[in-house]
Order: sequence, then C-alpha cells, then structure tokens
Amino acid sequence: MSEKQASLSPHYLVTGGQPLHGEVTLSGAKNAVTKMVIASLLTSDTCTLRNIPILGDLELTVKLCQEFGSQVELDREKHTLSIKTTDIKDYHVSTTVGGLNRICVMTIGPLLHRCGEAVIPMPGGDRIGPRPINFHIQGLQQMGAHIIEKDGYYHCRAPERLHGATISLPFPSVMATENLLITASLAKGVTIIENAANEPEIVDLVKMLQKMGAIIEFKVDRRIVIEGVESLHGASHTLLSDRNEAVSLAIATYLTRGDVYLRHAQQDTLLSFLNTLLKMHLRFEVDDEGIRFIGDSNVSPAISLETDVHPGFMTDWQQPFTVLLTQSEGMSVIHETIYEDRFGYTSALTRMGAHVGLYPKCLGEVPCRFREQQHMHSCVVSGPTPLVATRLDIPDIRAGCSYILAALCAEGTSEVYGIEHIERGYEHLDVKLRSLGAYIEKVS
Ligand SMILES: CC(=O)N[C@H]1[C@@H](OP(=O)(O)OP(=O)(O)OC[C@H]2O[C@@H](n3ccc(=O)[nH]c3=O)[C@H](O)[C@@H]2O)O[C@H](CO)[C@@H](O)[C@@H]1O
Ligand SMILES: C=C(OP(=O)(O)O)C(=O)O
Repeated sequence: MSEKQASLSPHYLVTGGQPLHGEVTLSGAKNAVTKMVIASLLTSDTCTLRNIPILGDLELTVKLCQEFGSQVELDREKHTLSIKTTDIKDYHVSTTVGGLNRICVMTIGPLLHRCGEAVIPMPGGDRIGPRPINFHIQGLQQMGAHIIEKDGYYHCRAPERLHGATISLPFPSVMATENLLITASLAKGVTIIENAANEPEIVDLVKMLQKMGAIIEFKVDRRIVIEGVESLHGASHTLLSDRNEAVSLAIATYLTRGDVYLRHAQQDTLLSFLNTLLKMHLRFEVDDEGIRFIGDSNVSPAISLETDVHPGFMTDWQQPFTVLLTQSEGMSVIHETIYEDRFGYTSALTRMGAHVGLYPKCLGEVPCRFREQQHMHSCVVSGPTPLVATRLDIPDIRAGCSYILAALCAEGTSEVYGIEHIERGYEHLDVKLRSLGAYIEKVS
C-alpha cells in the first residue's frame, strides 16, 4: 500500500500535552473472553458471559462459533454474551475467520470432543516472534488426537474419545495451558499439565470451567491436575477486568502528569506492575473498587526490569513501559524473556526523539531461552528525552498502544495508522482516552 493509499485508511490523530483526569471503568479481559467463548463449545447448554469487552477478537470468535453452528446473542450495550451450541454443524475453520488471530487453535479440543474432527488453518496473530503451536499439537496428540499438517491446515481426528495424559510443557505457555485444560476437562481419565502457566486469565477460565462441572486443581510447582468428566453443563460467569488496559491507561496518566481512577482495576492481578511503580516513586492509591494513579511525582528514576511468566512482569506491559522509561531520569534496562522479537516498535520511538538501544545479549538475570542467539531481546533506554509527533504505523497490538501513549506526551499531532491492531484488543480506547481529556480523534 502506498503512503497516499494508507493515509485514506482509518487512523487516529493524537495531539500530546494534555493531562488526563477523571475516571474510567475497565473492560473485561481480551485475553480471557475468547477462551471462555470457546470453552462454551464443550456443552450443548447455554453459557452466559458478563463484563465482556466489545472488541475485534471477540467479534471474530463469535463468527468462528457461528460457523460451527452456535447461536450467539451479543448485547453490546450490556456487555453480555449468551452462546448455545446444540450441535456442531461444521468443523472446518475458514482462513478468513480463523487465520486472523490465534484463537482457532483452541477449538480443536471441543470440536474433537463434540464431533471427532477439526480442520483449522495455521494461526495468525501478532508477529512478535515465530510463535509456533508445537506445545498445543504435541499435548493434544498425547491425549489421543491424530493431527496432520497439510496445505496450510491442521487436519485433526479423534477416532476414540480423547484420554488423559501427563503433559510436560517445555515452557509455561498461556494458550497451550488453556487449550489442554479445556480439552482435558472432557477427556477420559486424569490429565496432568506440568510446567503450566498460571496467569490470572487462566485462573478465570478455570473458574468458568468449574462452574460448568470440570474438576481442575492447581498444585505446587506449576502442575495442574484435571479429572476428566463425562459431560459439562451451562454456566454463567463474569469476566475479570483487563490488566493490559489498566496498565496502558495508568502509564498514560503518568506520562501526561494527570490523575485517573481506574474502576475495577484489580490489585491482585497487577502486583508486579504496582511494585515497579513503587520502585520508580510513582504514586497510586488502591481501594475496594479500583486504583487511582496520580502523576504528580518529579521525574522518576531509571530502573531495570525483565519480562517473565506470571507472577512476573508481563511481556504485554513492556511496550507501554518503555515509553514511560523514555521520560525517566537515567539509563533503564529491559530484558524481554517471553518473545524473541518484541522490540521492533522502538525504532518509531527513536524517530520521535527517544534514546533506545537494542542488544542480543541477556541484560538480566532471568534464565532466558534466547541466550547466545542473535535475537534483539534486550533494550536500554536513556532519558528523559522530549518526544516529537510523527507518523506512526502500528505493527502489533501492544506496540500500537505504546505509540498512542508516546503521542500523548509528544509535542505536536501524530498520525497513527494500522488502528485495526488496537481495535482487535482494546474496547474503544480512543473514546476512553477522550473522556479523560486526551486529544485523540479517529479519522475514518
Ligand atoms: C490471546 C492471549 O492470551 N495472548 C497472550 C498469550 O499469548 P500466547 O498464549 O500465544 O503466548 P504463550 O504463552 O503461548 O507464548 C510464550 C512463549 O512460548 C512459545 N511457544 C508457545 C506455544 C507453543 O506451542 N510453542 C512455543 O514455543 C512462544 O513462541 C513464546 O515464546 O500469552 C502471552 C504471554 O503472556 C501474551 O503476550 C499474549 O497477550
Ligand atoms: C500478543 C497479543 O495477542 P495475541 O496473542 O492475541 O496475538 C497480546 O494481546 O499482546
């Protein structure tokens, strides 16, 4: 696409310098809602989800389920969704729906349980590293699934009911853990997932599965034990709030020296983020309903941080945090240990005036799979540096949000393109920021 054609596509105009003030209610978690919709495919009863975020990934997941034959009622005003899948009418996932994000990988288990077959395309999603799905495939194979890869599709079959297995994940992958949990809930016998992930969104999914009748226990040492049951039933569940949205809006508040209350921000899901704020002398106040972020501190000191699996500092917070570190005093170091290629967006920050250097060496202590490889997975940021507005082309969801944050504290008006990345994972981010006083306009 030429620059001229691109400039006709929807974009945001963001003018920096306006302090954010007021209150926003957080949406439900993007990273939980899609998996819960998929989990509902395990039963022919109705499942109801409340506090759902209205965003692109949810709309795609709904379409996906409708292709299978689900009846879905989505109330966008009330943020509720009811889904009933009496029968699976089609077990093929089209590339147009399934190839756009990674969610269709999660449908293999439910489809195999309900009709013995599944055909899904290679997953899409953010290009932040190769993101293979080998843990998913190997785990499902251990449970008795026959899976072959052909012409861009995975062809999956379960000649007999899937059975329990002891599955040891090479790394605590979030979606592989969720995929195996969902599948094991209806498998014959006991499944043990070793080295499982335990993110809050996973615990929320387990809460929903338990309401449906699944027997899932978290053990010490990252083990999850699932006793498969014969059938699951309908349930109703209210989603936890989105901690990525919380972090982005909190950082926007600090960057603009504002004062914002985030209703439904949950301290227990944000502990490592809040600890990092304390280390940077940034103020916040927690109460029973949410968290107030107060951007009245002097310039905060530089820090070093490493992304890690939960309960560590989340990789999805790295990008907004990098923008914050461009405004901190001194040299900050970030070691990204989850994705090998998640710093590409920093070149745009450099164009805006940030001082950012990328390095292949592990600049941290967390044992990292990328040691002695050539991945640019460590980053040094020197600040503070004033930022100036520019044209920005969003490469992926969290990078996109960090561009908006950078534009909010830059001098002048930035044009931000590629906003479909934002809209797939944030509910009305522009509207929420505007309600807090930001100058952000969507040009359609
Ligand atoms: C929709 C959703 O919930 N997305 C989140 C989820 O992504 P997602 O679940 O895709 O991320 P994973 O936890 O699976 O990935 C972690 C690491 O494991 C590797 N890996 C994963 C699976 C596999 O089969 N083989 C393999 O090698 C990945 O390439 C990556 O290096 O967790 C990530 C890590 O917290 C977050 O950044 C994403 O926002
Ligand atoms: C990488 C992300 O999303 P996905 O896993 O859906 O690509 C994200 O939410 O930051």
